[in-house]
Amino acid sequence: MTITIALPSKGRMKDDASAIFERAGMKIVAVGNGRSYRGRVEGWDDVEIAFLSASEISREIGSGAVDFGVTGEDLVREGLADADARVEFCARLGFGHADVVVAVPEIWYDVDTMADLGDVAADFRARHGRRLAIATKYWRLTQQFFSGSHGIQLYRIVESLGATEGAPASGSADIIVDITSTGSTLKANHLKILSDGVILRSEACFVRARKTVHAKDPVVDRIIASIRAAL
Ligand SMILES: Nc1ncnc2c1ncn2[C@@H]1O[C@H](COP(=O)(O)OP(=O)(O)OP(=O)(O)O)[C@@H](O)[C@H]1O
Ligand SMILES: O=P(O)(O)OC[C@H]1O[C@H](OP(=O)(O)OP(=O)(O)O)[C@H](O)[C@@H]1O
Repeated sequence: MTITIALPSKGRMKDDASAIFERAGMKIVAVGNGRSYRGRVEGWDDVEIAFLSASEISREIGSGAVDFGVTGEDLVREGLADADARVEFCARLGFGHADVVVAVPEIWYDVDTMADLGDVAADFRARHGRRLAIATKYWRLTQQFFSGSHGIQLYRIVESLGATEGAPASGSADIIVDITSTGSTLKANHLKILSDGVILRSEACFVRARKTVHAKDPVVDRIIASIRAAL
Protein backbone atom coordinates (compact mmCIF):
# COMPACT_ATOMS: atom_id res chain seq x y z
CA MET A 1 0.00 0.00 0.00
CA THR A 2 1.25 3.54 -0.78
CA ILE A 3 1.35 5.81 2.25
CA THR A 4 0.75 9.53 1.57
CA ILE A 5 2.33 12.14 3.82
CA ALA A 6 1.11 15.75 3.50
CA LEU A 7 3.68 18.47 4.14
CA PRO A 8 3.26 22.26 4.13
CA SER A 9 3.85 23.60 0.62
CA LYS A 10 4.37 27.17 1.84
CA GLY A 11 4.14 29.31 4.92
CA ARG A 12 5.89 29.31 8.25
CA MET A 13 6.01 25.53 8.74
CA LYS A 14 7.43 24.50 5.37
CA ASP A 15 11.19 24.60 6.02
CA ASP A 16 11.10 23.17 9.56
CA ALA A 17 8.90 20.29 8.40
CA SER A 18 11.23 19.19 5.62
CA ALA A 19 14.26 19.58 7.94
CA ILE A 20 12.76 17.08 10.38
CA PHE A 21 12.16 14.59 7.60
CA GLU A 22 15.73 14.94 6.45
CA ARG A 23 16.98 14.29 10.01
CA ALA A 24 14.70 11.25 10.11
CA GLY A 25 16.50 9.78 7.10
CA MET A 26 13.56 10.61 4.82
CA LYS A 27 14.99 13.01 2.26
CA ILE A 28 12.22 14.58 0.20
CA VAL A 29 12.62 15.09 -3.50
CA ALA A 30 10.13 16.92 -5.69
CA VAL A 31 8.59 14.99 -8.54
CA GLY A 32 8.72 16.99 -11.76
CA ASN A 33 9.71 20.64 -11.58
CA GLY A 34 10.15 22.80 -8.47
CA ARG A 35 6.51 23.93 -8.52
CA SER A 36 5.12 20.40 -8.39
CA TYR A 37 2.76 19.53 -5.54
CA ARG A 38 3.94 15.93 -5.40
CA GLY A 39 7.13 14.50 -4.00
CA ARG A 40 8.73 11.24 -2.97
CA VAL A 41 11.12 10.11 -0.29
CA GLU A 42 14.54 8.85 -1.31
CA GLY A 43 14.78 5.12 -0.58
CA TRP A 44 11.12 4.82 0.57
CA ASP A 45 9.28 3.51 -2.49
CA ASP A 46 5.96 3.00 -0.67
CA VAL A 47 5.72 6.63 0.43
CA GLU A 48 4.53 9.65 -1.51
CA ILE A 49 4.46 13.30 -0.46
CA ALA A 50 1.58 15.72 -1.09
CA PHE A 51 2.44 19.41 -0.63
CA LEU A 52 -0.58 21.31 0.72
CA SER A 53 -1.23 24.35 2.94
CA ALA A 54 -1.31 23.79 6.71
CA SER A 55 -5.07 24.22 6.88
CA GLU A 56 -5.68 21.87 3.92
CA ILE A 57 -3.53 19.26 5.65
CA SER A 58 -5.78 19.15 8.71
CA ARG A 59 -8.81 18.74 6.45
CA GLU A 60 -7.26 15.97 4.36
CA ILE A 61 -6.15 14.10 7.49
CA GLY A 62 -9.70 14.37 8.86
CA SER A 63 -11.21 12.93 5.71
CA GLY A 64 -8.54 10.22 5.46
CA ALA A 65 -7.46 11.41 2.00
CA VAL A 66 -3.86 11.36 3.26
CA ASP A 67 -2.31 9.03 5.84
CA PHE A 68 0.00 11.42 7.69
CA GLY A 69 0.59 15.15 7.84
CA VAL A 70 2.51 17.93 9.48
CA THR A 71 0.27 20.76 10.64
CA GLY A 72 -0.64 22.88 13.68
CA GLU A 73 -2.62 21.33 16.53
CA ASP A 74 -4.88 24.42 16.45
CA LEU A 75 -5.86 23.73 12.84
CA VAL A 76 -6.61 20.06 13.57
CA ARG A 77 -8.73 20.80 16.65
CA GLU A 78 -10.53 23.68 14.95
CA GLY A 79 -11.11 21.75 11.73
CA LEU A 80 -12.39 18.45 13.18
CA ALA A 81 -15.30 17.89 15.55
CA ASP A 82 -13.87 14.77 17.19
CA ALA A 83 -10.17 15.25 16.51
CA ASP A 84 -8.85 12.62 18.93
CA ALA A 85 -11.12 9.93 17.50
CA ARG A 86 -10.09 10.63 13.91
CA VAL A 87 -6.47 11.61 14.31
CA GLU A 88 -3.50 10.33 16.28
CA PHE A 89 -1.02 13.00 17.40
CA CYS A 90 2.14 10.93 16.87
CA ALA A 91 4.72 13.61 17.79
CA ARG A 92 4.96 17.27 18.76
CA LEU A 93 7.63 18.75 16.52
CA GLY A 94 8.96 21.71 18.52
CA PHE A 95 8.23 24.51 16.02
CA GLY A 96 5.21 26.57 14.95
CA HIS A 97 4.39 27.43 18.55
CA ALA A 98 1.31 29.64 18.98
CA ASP A 99 -1.24 29.97 21.78
CA VAL A 100 -4.95 30.33 21.03
CA VAL A 101 -6.09 32.91 23.59
CA VAL A 102 -9.01 35.00 24.82
CA ALA A 103 -8.02 38.68 24.83
CA VAL A 104 -9.99 41.74 25.97
CA PRO A 105 -9.25 45.49 25.83
CA GLU A 106 -6.56 46.47 28.35
CA ILE A 107 -8.90 49.13 29.74
CA TRP A 108 -11.32 46.50 30.99
CA TYR A 109 -9.59 46.82 34.39
CA ASP A 110 -12.12 44.65 36.26
CA VAL A 111 -11.85 41.75 33.82
CA ASP A 112 -8.94 39.39 34.47
CA THR A 113 -10.47 35.91 34.36
CA MET A 114 -13.05 33.92 32.40
CA ALA A 115 -15.37 34.20 35.44
CA ASP A 116 -15.13 38.00 35.22
CA LEU A 117 -15.87 37.77 31.50
CA GLY A 118 -18.88 35.55 32.25
CA ASP A 119 -20.24 38.35 34.49
CA VAL A 120 -19.69 40.90 31.73
CA ALA A 121 -21.44 38.65 29.19
CA ALA A 122 -24.43 38.14 31.52
CA ASP A 123 -24.90 41.92 31.93
CA PHE A 124 -24.04 42.87 28.40
CA ARG A 125 -27.51 42.91 26.83
CA ALA A 126 -29.01 44.93 29.68
CA ARG A 127 -26.18 47.47 29.44
CA HIS A 128 -25.63 47.63 25.70
CA GLY A 129 -28.75 46.16 24.10
CA ARG A 130 -26.85 43.34 22.37
CA ARG A 131 -24.76 40.28 23.17
CA LEU A 132 -21.00 40.34 23.77
CA ALA A 133 -19.33 39.97 20.35
CA ILE A 134 -16.22 37.82 19.91
CA ALA A 135 -14.12 38.19 16.75
CA THR A 136 -12.38 34.96 15.73
CA LYS A 137 -11.64 32.47 13.01
CA TYR A 138 -11.59 29.73 15.69
CA TRP A 139 -15.35 29.08 15.95
CA ARG A 140 -15.17 25.57 17.29
CA LEU A 141 -12.46 26.21 19.89
CA THR A 142 -14.27 29.36 21.06
CA GLN A 143 -17.60 27.58 21.49
CA GLN A 144 -15.99 24.62 23.27
CA PHE A 145 -14.12 26.93 25.65
CA PHE A 146 -16.87 29.48 26.37
CA SER A 147 -19.93 27.22 26.40
CA GLY A 148 -18.34 23.85 27.21
CA SER A 149 -15.57 24.67 29.70
CA HIS A 150 -16.87 27.91 31.24
CA GLY A 151 -20.67 27.75 30.91
CA ILE A 152 -20.81 31.13 29.17
CA GLN A 153 -23.72 31.05 26.72
CA LEU A 154 -24.51 34.72 26.07
CA TYR A 155 -22.21 35.80 23.28
CA ARG A 156 -22.12 36.13 19.52
CA ILE A 157 -19.24 35.11 17.27
CA VAL A 158 -18.24 37.54 14.54
CA GLU A 159 -16.28 35.75 11.86
CA SER A 160 -12.89 37.30 11.27
CA LEU A 161 -10.83 36.47 8.23
CA GLY A 162 -7.82 38.57 9.18
CA ALA A 163 -6.62 41.43 11.39
CA THR A 164 -8.69 39.98 14.22
CA GLU A 165 -6.83 42.05 16.82
CA GLY A 166 -8.20 45.23 15.20
CA ALA A 167 -11.85 44.24 15.74
CA PRO A 168 -12.35 45.80 19.23
CA ALA A 169 -10.86 49.14 18.15
CA SER A 170 -12.89 49.23 14.94
CA GLY A 171 -16.06 48.36 16.85
CA SER A 172 -16.85 45.17 14.93
CA ALA A 173 -16.45 43.06 18.12
CA ASP A 174 -15.81 43.54 21.85
CA ILE A 175 -13.14 40.89 22.44
CA ILE A 176 -11.16 38.38 20.39
CA VAL A 177 -10.00 34.77 20.28
CA ASP A 178 -6.84 34.43 18.19
CA ILE A 179 -3.34 33.01 18.15
CA THR A 180 -0.38 34.79 19.59
CA SER A 181 3.29 33.92 19.60
CA THR A 182 5.40 36.91 20.69
CA GLY A 183 2.39 38.89 22.00
CA SER A 184 3.40 42.01 20.08
CA THR A 185 0.23 42.19 17.95
CA LEU A 186 -1.97 42.03 21.06
CA LYS A 187 0.14 44.69 22.74
CA ALA A 188 0.04 46.98 19.71
CA ASN A 189 -3.76 46.73 19.76
CA HIS A 190 -4.05 47.33 23.54
CA LEU A 191 -5.43 43.89 24.29
CA LYS A 192 -4.62 41.65 27.28
CA ILE A 193 -4.89 37.87 27.67
CA LEU A 194 -7.14 36.71 30.52
CA SER A 195 -5.19 34.91 33.25
CA ASP A 196 -7.05 31.64 32.52
CA GLY A 197 -7.70 32.53 28.89
CA VAL A 198 -5.25 30.23 27.11
CA ILE A 199 -7.48 27.86 25.13
CA LEU A 200 -4.72 25.81 23.51
CA ARG A 201 -0.93 25.78 23.43
CA SER A 202 -0.42 24.78 19.82
CA GLU A 203 2.65 23.70 17.87
CA ALA A 204 3.36 21.78 14.69
CA CYS A 205 2.52 18.09 15.09
CA PHE A 206 3.08 14.91 13.11
CA VAL A 207 -0.42 13.47 12.84
CA ARG A 208 -1.90 10.23 11.48
CA ALA A 209 -5.39 9.65 10.12
CA ARG A 210 -6.77 6.72 12.14
CA LYS A 211 -7.34 4.09 9.42
CA THR A 212 -7.79 0.39 10.12
CA VAL A 213 -5.52 -0.60 7.20
CA HIS A 214 -2.57 1.00 9.03
CA ALA A 215 -2.51 -1.83 11.57
CA LYS A 216 -1.38 -4.25 8.86
CA ASP A 217 1.27 -2.02 7.32
CA PRO A 218 4.78 -2.12 8.83
CA VAL A 219 5.76 1.04 6.91
CA VAL A 220 3.37 3.02 9.13
CA ASP A 221 5.26 2.09 12.31
CA ARG A 222 8.60 2.68 10.61
CA ILE A 223 7.61 6.20 9.60
CA ILE A 224 6.43 7.09 13.11
CA ALA A 225 9.57 5.64 14.70
CA SER A 226 11.84 7.51 12.28
CA ILE A 227 10.20 10.87 12.94
CA ARG A 228 10.27 10.35 16.72
CA ALA A 229 13.95 9.42 16.57
CA ALA A 230 14.73 12.69 14.76
CA LEU A 231 13.34 14.91 17.55
N1 LIG B 1 2.69 34.04 14.56
C1 LIG B 1 1.93 33.13 13.98
N2 LIG B 1 0.90 33.52 13.21
C2 LIG B 1 0.11 32.62 12.58
N3 LIG B 1 0.25 31.28 12.68
C3 LIG B 1 1.23 30.84 13.44
C4 LIG B 1 2.13 31.71 14.12
N4 LIG B 1 3.01 30.97 14.78
C5 LIG B 1 2.70 29.70 14.54
N5 LIG B 1 1.61 29.60 13.75
C6 LIG B 1 0.97 28.36 13.32
O1 LIG B 1 1.12 28.20 11.92
C7 LIG B 1 -0.01 27.52 11.37
C8 LIG B 1 -0.52 28.30 10.19
O2 LIG B 1 0.48 28.38 9.27
P1 LIG B 1 0.27 29.12 7.90
O3 LIG B 1 -0.27 30.49 8.15
O4 LIG B 1 1.53 28.97 7.14
O5 LIG B 1 -0.79 28.16 7.23
P2 LIG B 1 -2.18 28.34 6.53
O6 LIG B 1 -3.20 28.80 7.53
O7 LIG B 1 -2.47 27.11 5.79
O8 LIG B 1 -1.83 29.46 5.51
P3 LIG B 1 -2.81 30.30 4.65
O9 LIG B 1 -3.62 31.10 5.64
O10 LIG B 1 -1.83 31.13 3.86
O11 LIG B 1 -3.57 29.32 3.85
C9 LIG B 1 -1.02 27.38 12.50
O12 LIG B 1 -0.98 26.06 13.01
C10 LIG B 1 -0.54 28.36 13.54
O13 LIG B 1 -0.82 27.98 14.87
O1 LIG C 1 1.95 37.33 18.88
P1 LIG C 1 2.54 37.77 17.56
O2 LIG C 1 3.97 37.34 17.42
O3 LIG C 1 2.35 39.23 17.31
O4 LIG C 1 1.82 36.95 16.38
C1 LIG C 1 0.43 36.85 16.26
C2 LIG C 1 -0.06 37.34 14.95
O5 LIG C 1 0.61 36.70 13.87
C3 LIG C 1 -0.34 36.18 12.97
O6 LIG C 1 -0.59 37.02 11.94
P2 LIG C 1 0.36 37.15 10.67
O7 LIG C 1 0.25 38.54 10.22
O8 LIG C 1 1.71 36.60 10.92
O9 LIG C 1 -0.19 36.24 9.60
P3 LIG C 1 -1.52 35.46 9.27
O10 LIG C 1 -2.63 35.93 10.18
O11 LIG C 1 -1.77 35.82 7.84
O12 LIG C 1 -1.17 34.02 9.45
C4 LIG C 1 -1.57 35.94 13.83
O13 LIG C 1 -2.78 35.92 13.08
C5 LIG C 1 -1.52 37.07 14.81
O14 LIG C 1 -2.19 38.20 14.31
